[in-house]
Amino acid sequence: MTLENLSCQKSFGGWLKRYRHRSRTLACDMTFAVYLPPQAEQGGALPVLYWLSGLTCTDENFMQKAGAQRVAAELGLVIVAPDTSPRGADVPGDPDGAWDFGLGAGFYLNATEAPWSRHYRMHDYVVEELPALVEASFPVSDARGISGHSMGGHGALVCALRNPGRYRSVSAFAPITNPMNCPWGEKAFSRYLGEERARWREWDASVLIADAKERLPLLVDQGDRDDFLATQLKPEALEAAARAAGHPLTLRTQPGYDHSYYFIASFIEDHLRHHAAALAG
Ligand SMILES: N[C@@H](CCC(=O)N[C@@H](CSC=O)C(=O)NCC(=O)O)C(=O)O
Repeated sequence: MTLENLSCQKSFGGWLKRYRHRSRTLACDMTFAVYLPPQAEQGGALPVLYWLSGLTCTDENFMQKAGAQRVAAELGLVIVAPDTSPRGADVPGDPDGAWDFGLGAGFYLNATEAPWSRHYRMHDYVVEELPALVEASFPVSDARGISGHSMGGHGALVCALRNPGRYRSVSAFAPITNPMNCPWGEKAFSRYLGEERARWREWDASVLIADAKERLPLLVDQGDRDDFLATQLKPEALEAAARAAGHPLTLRTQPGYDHSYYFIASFIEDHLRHHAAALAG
């Protein structure tokens, strides 16, 4: 596996780097960002937090806007941010050029329907191929946490719920909680997975939680001034599903906050400390 370094910036004593590589899973070139705290130069293997961004994002949004590097440097936490979909000239996007499907909107699932199924396999990329690459290339351990925002917050929940033992910690900011029952999810799932709604259930966090094989505690922050709250995100669906399943959920409603990275930047420190504590064990 060859990694091509695209950029390198010193940040809080560590290094923010971007890489391109050929993805077998996605059948295209992919770019990801990694923050290596200062402890990465001292030997030893560090825990890793995988961050999944939301609709329209690339690997760059989180690293540029969340302000995570200072605390990650203090905690000795590596952060890896992949892109949000496959990319490239032969990767199909939304036929209408919309921003909520296709490029930048891979929904962290494995598509089953043509033409999407050839490239749109972000679940396997994020859960398997990327960690294998990261663990072979950087001084990291197999202590993995996962977090994300909106589409990526849901992706983090689903990656953890579908893969018991793979992650030691999980959290989300303003996640889509029940994509089977919101416009973003219905549009994406009907195309990526086909019209048969029964097949959508294996990619919906509020459904998966009922039969989860592992009860990893969920930390979720949600702003109450989020424009997408009532129509797309519906935290009450996750809350009800967690309660019914007896799954530990800390759902914090943050007054006055919207859906933006200003919200994420306000609470990222709490999430990083939550992950670092779990990953240290
Ligand atoms: N059309 C708008 C809205 C897109 C948007 O709000 N994207 C969010 C994620 S939404 C759910 O997955 C986002 O993170 N945007 C990037 C950012 O840096 O804020 C648009 O194109 O901005």
